[in-house]
Amino acid sequence: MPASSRSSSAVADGRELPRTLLVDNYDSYTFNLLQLLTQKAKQHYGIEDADNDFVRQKLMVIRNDQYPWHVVRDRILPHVDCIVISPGPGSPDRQADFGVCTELIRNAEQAKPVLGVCLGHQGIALAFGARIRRCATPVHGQLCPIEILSDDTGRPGLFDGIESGFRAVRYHSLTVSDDGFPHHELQVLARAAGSIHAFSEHCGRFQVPTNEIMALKHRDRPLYGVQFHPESICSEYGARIIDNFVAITHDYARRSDFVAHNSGYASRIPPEIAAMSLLALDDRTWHCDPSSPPPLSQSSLPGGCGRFALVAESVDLAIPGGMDAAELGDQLQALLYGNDAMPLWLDSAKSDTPGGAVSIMASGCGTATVRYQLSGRQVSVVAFGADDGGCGPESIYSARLPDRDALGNPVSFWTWMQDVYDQTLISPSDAQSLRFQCGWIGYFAYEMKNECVGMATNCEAFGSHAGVQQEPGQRMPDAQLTFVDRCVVLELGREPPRATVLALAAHGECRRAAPAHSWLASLGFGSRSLAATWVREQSCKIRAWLAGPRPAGTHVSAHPLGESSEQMLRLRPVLSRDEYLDAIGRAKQQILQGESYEICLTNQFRATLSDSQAIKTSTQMRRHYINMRRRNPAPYGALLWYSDIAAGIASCSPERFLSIEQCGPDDRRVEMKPIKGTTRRRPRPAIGPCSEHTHGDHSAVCAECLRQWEIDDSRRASELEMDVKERAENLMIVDLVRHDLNSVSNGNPESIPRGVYSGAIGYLSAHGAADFSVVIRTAVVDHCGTRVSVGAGGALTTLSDPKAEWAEVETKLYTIAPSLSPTLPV
Ligand SMILES: C=C(O[C@@H]1C=C(C(=O)O)C=C[C@H]1O)C(=O)O
Ligand SMILES: NC(=O)CC[C@H](N)C(=O)O
Repeated sequence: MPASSRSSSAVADGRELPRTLLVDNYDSYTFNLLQLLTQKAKQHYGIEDADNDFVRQKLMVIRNDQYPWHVVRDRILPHVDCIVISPGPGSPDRQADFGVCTELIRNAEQAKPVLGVCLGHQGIALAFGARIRRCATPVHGQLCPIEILSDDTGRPGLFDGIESGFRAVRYHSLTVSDDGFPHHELQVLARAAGSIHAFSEHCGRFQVPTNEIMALKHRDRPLYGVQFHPESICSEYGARIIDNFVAITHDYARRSDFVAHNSGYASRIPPEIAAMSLLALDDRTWHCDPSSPPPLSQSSLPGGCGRFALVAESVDLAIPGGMDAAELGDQLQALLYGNDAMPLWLDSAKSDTPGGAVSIMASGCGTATVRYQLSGRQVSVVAFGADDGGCGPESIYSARLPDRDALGNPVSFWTWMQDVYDQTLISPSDAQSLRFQCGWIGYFAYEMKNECVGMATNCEAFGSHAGVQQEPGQRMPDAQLTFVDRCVVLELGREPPRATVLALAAHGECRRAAPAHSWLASLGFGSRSLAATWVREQSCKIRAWLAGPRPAGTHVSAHPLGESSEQMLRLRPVLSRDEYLDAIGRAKQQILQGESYEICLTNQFRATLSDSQAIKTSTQMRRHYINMRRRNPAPYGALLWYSDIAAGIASCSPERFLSIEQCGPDDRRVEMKPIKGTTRRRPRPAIGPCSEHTHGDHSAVCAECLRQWEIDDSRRASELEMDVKERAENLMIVDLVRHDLNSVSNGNPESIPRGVYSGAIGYLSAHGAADFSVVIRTAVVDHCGTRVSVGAGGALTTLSDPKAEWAEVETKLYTIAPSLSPTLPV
């Protein structure tokens, strides 16, 4: 039965789910609470699949400052039955942190059941005279037993059916004080038990007992607070607590004359009110202007018929003896693009990549690259000539993005690019079973997050004084995406490995030019036969190479970045060790004040290259990349070179940012796979004789050395796995990613301007899939080939030991620039 046809008193008799207002205090976990509430709704009505319309009739989400209090009170509150107040940064006594939540709690006339989580819980306590103080030991991402105190009222309670001692995750620096607690108005329902981990620079890690207030309720009004996070992935009984809150709401509705007083009471939120919810915004139009009404969507996904059609041919590759899969990728890329002026290579140099290693080889020559500069909102499209014609650039489009489109919708680079991307989709009937099928290859710099959530670039936080800002003009664009209309995709995970040559031809029936982006009409192969010819030529080249004699070994000599004598790159930290340690101190201070759960602090290491050292060509850049890749083969390798600005990226990232897989016409799988916790590994023993174990074979690894190395390696792995700080960091990032996937991705919670480092590199395939890595372990060349920058950093919590954090930065740097930290112990 649709929710709308239920009887108006259904809430009171328990058959109907209450309509819930979730107030977001700008927290990283709010959408995990929404997920709990949505799951409850789906279970209740037996709805399996996401039904957004249904959810929007039952749940609405607003930001704490989205509407003035009188609007919330007069327009929204009459249409909801209960309120959930989210966690959040800061303190509930600050209007800027808590917004309308204070009034929502105090509002006695229109009293509705309230569940406050963490900041929300603290806000309830504060409203009735309790004091909020700093915790003696802040707790972020630790599981803690919760002791339930008796609450025997004979009516539904928040912890009904839950055993005392259940374990829940805590993320807080502030707490409700026992000193001066207003026992006449509020009742403590639960306390922390056991002990938690702490860190001090004098004592290192240690454990302290904990017994802070973990839950409370108002004695007369239906106001409940929990200090822990029921929505965390590791909390027990999260769903049960929500069930109990629903039962409390039903009970309240039954006992009060609430239903009678709400004439016209209906079981769903009316559409005009639901339109005020954040859920009414979709990801195309997600923006950060809380005062304006939700914009209209103008989705323009093409129906079935794409502008381009795909032509493809596959070649099975027998791996030549003595060559591993990664080397095969290197050689094939050298064969096809080794002398290319603008190589674009997304390279799985490690065959255990989730989903099977795939290398994508393409060029920016003979096609167009979209560039975006955040400052000035400038989009430009540059077309490059074919490689043999010198690959000369020509500007074919340039515009400042308007703030709004003709319909009044906000315009961002994302909405602009979405329109362009939609016009390059291929017909589903053309799609192959390949992860990349032509499309767009490039990167988004870290600051592109400002383009989605409207955050100001936070240059001040931790170290702009030390020169973190960059000079305009010379630096890399904030985003570059090259339209790849021809490429070779190498699937290394297959047996035998397979290379597929792909090209986009103009689609016969759908040739009309799109008015907004007529420049797209000039791209791709004009006809299927031209595309087919190119595909054939490339396949023949690969077959001939397989059949013919190949040069032994690889074709480039080793000059590891920063290590070679000819190419002595003196990378210098932007923040010195002492400055970085200070910045760690300031970051930890922010966490102690309740402003953040976890901060990913980063530093940059830079070298200015003299004219003779400058990296001016793709060949030079390729050499650096190959050396990095040899030292540190990674699932997400990348080599991108932009010849006209002599700028490029060499990346050996181990970390997936986000992938979208097309599983069926309406079935897409989204994955984020963050890494937290990094440790140094000893190098794997090399092939050859070993003096220690009288192993003299030149063609094998010493078995004893290998055995010892394996033991050492798994010891390091399990130490990392069991470490309480690393586990907390992981838990936090998992909860954060769940929140992001439940809403829209809002970037990671880090805060220094970083450029390409910490951004994302990857592809948007023409069949609707995407895969992006997190840009770490990466060298960026800009300033016309005269500057190299490498970023490195790590996640910080209150358990972080500053010196260990600096060592972690050195470890990360060492993987790509070994000369910097030659004294590091192995
Ligand atoms: C910031 C970096 O890494 C981030 C932090 C990590 C950590 O704390 O272990 C691991 C991977 C990254 O998401 C970096 O490597 O520079
Ligand atoms: N998770 C939260 O809501 C945290 C609340 C508050 N900022 C604190 O640190 O205690």
